[in-house]
Parts: sequence; C-alpha cells; structure tokens
Amino acid sequence: MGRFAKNHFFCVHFACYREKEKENLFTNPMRISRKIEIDYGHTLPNSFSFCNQLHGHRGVVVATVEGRLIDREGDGEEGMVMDFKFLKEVMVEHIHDKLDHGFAVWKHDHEDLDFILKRNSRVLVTEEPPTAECLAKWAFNQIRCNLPEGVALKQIRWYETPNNWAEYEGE
Ligand SMILES: Nc1nc2c(c(=O)[nH]1)N=C([C@H](O)[C@H](O)COP(=O)(O)OP(=O)(O)OP(=O)(O)O)CN2
Repeated sequence: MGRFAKNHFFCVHFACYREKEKENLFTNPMRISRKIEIDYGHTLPNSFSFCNQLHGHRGVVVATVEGRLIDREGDGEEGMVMDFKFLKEVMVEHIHDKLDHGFAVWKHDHEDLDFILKRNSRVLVTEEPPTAECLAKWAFNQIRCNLPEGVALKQIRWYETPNNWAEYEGE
C-alpha cells in the first residue's frame, strides 16, 4: 500500500473509532455512586461482644446505580447517568430520614423494643438483628423502586464503622 493509501486508511479507521467511542459513551451503561452519612443507634442483643449494649454509630451509606448516559440535548442531566443531587435526595428521603438520630431494633428483641418505642419517636423495627448486613439490605430495598426509569440500583455499601462494612446487591 502506498503512503497516501496508508494515511487514508488510518484516517478513515480513526474517524470510525471516534464515532464508535462517542456512540458507546451513550449506549454502554455506566455506574455512579453517592455517599450519605447517618447517625443511628442499635444493639445486637445476642452478640458475645460489647455490640450487645445499646450503642450508636455514624454510619456511611454508599449507593451505586447503573444506567446509560442521558443524551437529550439541552437536558440538565445530559451526559449523566442521573444527577448526583437527585440520587442524594432519594437516599435522604428513604434512608437518612427514616433512621437518622433514631434506633434500629430487632423485632424479636422485646426488652429493648418496649423501652425504645416508649423513649424514641424514630424507631426502625428490623426483621433480622440490625447488623451492617441487615441495614445494607434494608437500605437497598428502600431506594430500589425510587430511582428514575432506566436507572438500576447495583449495590448498597453500609459502613457501620470506618473499618467495618457490608455490601448488598439484591437477590
Ligand atoms: N458481620 C458483622 N459483625 C459485627 C457487626 C455487624 O454488623 N456485622 N457489628 C458489630 C458491632 O455492632 C460493632 O459496631 C462493631 O464493633 P467493632 O468491631 O469493635 O468496630 P470498630 O470499628 O470499632 O473496631 P476496630 O477494631 O476499632 O476497627 C460487631 N460485629
């Protein structure tokens, strides 16, 4: 192949590659994550450690969602999976505002439940002991159905402490 032909071949292929890349940017799904912080109390009554005490955490919750980039020209969310601001609003309404400064208590922990229900107005009664695992699952189910069309929840990561966390990705 001559030099001109070679250059032409390269340019055509490069242009196609750039077009494809641009196309993929909007058609391949991408993931974004948002973090919120939450102060809550809990107790694990059957734990063999100090976790069986009534105690509190500053939890950190990270939601990861997946979707295709919005390509509607002029749209405020153009080039985004969804605006971080809207993801935060969903997390605040359905996770933070249900537990922040409240207490998570296991439904079978009758002794603590009786006391906490008398004492606190914000109580989350859990199906399982309120471990990081249980709360990650709860948070997942809280926001799963509250996301915009075309955006799927992929994971909730629940940090009980800076060193301990659980991840849940649905069933
Ligand atoms: N698998 C799980 N194990 C434990 C949970 C849990 O939710 N899931 N929870 C606890 C306790 O509630 C406690 O909050 C964790 O205590 P600890 O391990 O002491 O956490 P720290 O980050 O303070 O520990 P460092 O050793 O200082 O890092 C227990 N287990």
